[in-house]
Amino acid sequence: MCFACGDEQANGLHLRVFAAEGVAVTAQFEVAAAHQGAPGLIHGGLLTLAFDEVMGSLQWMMRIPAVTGRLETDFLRPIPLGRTVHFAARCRGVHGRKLYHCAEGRLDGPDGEPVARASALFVEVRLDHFAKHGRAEEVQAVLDNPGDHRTLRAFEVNP
Ligand SMILES: CCCCCCCC(=O)SCCNC(=O)CCNC(=O)[C@H](O)C(C)(C)COP(=O)(O)OP(=O)(O)OC[C@H]1O[C@@H](n2cnc3c(N)ncnc32)[C@H](O)[C@@H]1OP(=O)(O)O
Repeated sequence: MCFACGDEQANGLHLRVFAAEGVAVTAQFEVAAAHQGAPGLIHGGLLTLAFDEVMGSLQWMMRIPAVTGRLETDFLRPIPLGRTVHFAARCRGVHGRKLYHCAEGRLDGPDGEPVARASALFVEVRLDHFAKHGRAEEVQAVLDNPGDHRTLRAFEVNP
């Protein structure tokens, strides 16, 4: 039940991620009232969360389990509630266990005004990273129904 992409999260971001050309994805995020920071504006931390999720999705395409080691966001323009942020993210390169990603967000359309940029270092981990560090009941739920999790993370191509 991921806060960024899970349907069951009432106030979550409900992000949908799509495969793009090359090692790249796109996604959209409708900024709801629950995502407010300053009056009428998105909370910057939630925008960073969206970048984390979108760039993190690249690992499913690359089939490399990885976690966020470092994430930097440039907030270029204020983003009002009720608008949609369109994201595009891609892998810039891989060095050993380190995956270097970058992303940008544009307002109301893929060619809209650029409102934010981010770059991140993800670090490849063994799958037992999640089993070892996660709370037992959630880990067990995934182990009991691995197919559900895989389906959730499948990409829609040319929807
Ligand atoms: C679809 C799914 C979407 C998911 C999106 C959300 C993803 C997330 O938010 S994951 C949750 C947040 N992240 C975490 O919890 C990670 C917590 N941190 C860790 O577990 C560890 O620090 C971990 C795994 C990143 C690295 O630890 P470890 O495996 O011991 O590797 P370590 O040897 O320290 O580092 C490996 C390399 O990465 C580099 N590195 C690690 N962290 C950083 C960092 N913060 N900045 C720069 N470089 C770093 C190291 O310098 C090293 O480089 P080199 O190979 O050149 O020596």
